[in-house]
Amino acid sequence: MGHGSDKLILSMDDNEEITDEFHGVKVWWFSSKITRHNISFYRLVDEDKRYYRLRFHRRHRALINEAYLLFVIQQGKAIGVENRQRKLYTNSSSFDYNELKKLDWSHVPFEHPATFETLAIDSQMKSEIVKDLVKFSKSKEYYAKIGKPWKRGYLLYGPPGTGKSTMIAAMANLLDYDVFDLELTGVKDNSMLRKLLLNTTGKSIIVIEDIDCSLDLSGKRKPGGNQNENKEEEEKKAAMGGPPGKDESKVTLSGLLNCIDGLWSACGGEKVIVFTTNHIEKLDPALIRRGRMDKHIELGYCEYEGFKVLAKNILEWNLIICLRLFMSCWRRRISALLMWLRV
Ligand SMILES: Nc1ncnc2c1ncn2[C@@H]1O[C@H](COP(=O)(O)OP(=O)(O)OP(=O)(O)O)[C@@H](O)[C@H]1O
Repeated sequence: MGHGSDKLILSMDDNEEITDEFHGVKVWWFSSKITRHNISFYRLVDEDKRYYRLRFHRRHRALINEAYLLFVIQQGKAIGVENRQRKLYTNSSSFDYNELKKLDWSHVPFEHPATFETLAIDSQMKSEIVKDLVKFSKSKEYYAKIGKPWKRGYLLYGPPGTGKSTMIAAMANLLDYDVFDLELTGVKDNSMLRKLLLNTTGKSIIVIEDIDCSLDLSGKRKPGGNQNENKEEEEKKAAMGGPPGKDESKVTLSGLLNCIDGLWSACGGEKVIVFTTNHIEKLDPALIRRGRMDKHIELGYCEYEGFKVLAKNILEWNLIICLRLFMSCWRRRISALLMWLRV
């Protein structure tokens, strides 16, 4: 079984041969290994390199080279994606003792149980979001056709505790994506931000929570003011407050915009970018304009539709307990009545 998965994984043993058929053509896969003797830390270490040999008739060479091998690679990738355990990444750095290097992202298994069924929001809004996400995940050709990177931005806003983080978990569970929770205050500068985003994988949701609190992204630009004025203001601020502290993040609004939307954003496959905020009015319009944040979703306090979902989620379980209590009460009453009758 795969780690954290309930699916069975079959593999080939050394020196085993299996037969496959593709468009009526038979091929044979043979697994083997080469053992190399390496010297590491003054010790002789045996290292096995496993490989597969593929055998087929030479008249099928074109079919195998052009179609079959591509098919095998695509199937392998699809099975890998299906069997993988999804992860929740965070940019607090960690150290990989196997590879002896510092990692930009550390991760834990993603196990949040939220789904769109359990999310207490307006049902029409819910089905719209689900439709939009599913459509996005199947639109590789569409994005290629219109010449846009395969990514979609969501802005979730509303008062605290109204389900923004829960919706992100539901999105990840719906699409079967990993989640990269980006803590902007821990990012040193724009090039570090670029590096982090380049190290994210496809099929992922990149989340910046409470973006209004992460950095003073709004203060870098004044509504109606020009860039020179803003620069002067920044310089004045720096002069008054002295140079930025050692640990202070130097990520700028333009750095963030470039990473989300610039040339770098096209690397690494399909991505959903989600910002959450309690104060949409504090955000720079450039950051949340349509096209960058394609969908703006307001999550407010629970209304009738949402309450119905919550009641269903919680009371379905409680109903069984109520029924049991009810039954046990009646059982006791009936036995008391019988005792009384006997007396
Ligand atoms: N619409 C909702 N449907 C289901 N559960 C909800 C909903 N809104 C809030 N909750 C529950 O309330 C708790 C807080 O929700 P959550 O953390 O998602 O809110 P938030 O909007 O991200 O809050 P904050 O802005 O403070 O980060 C969670 O335990 C979640 O289960």
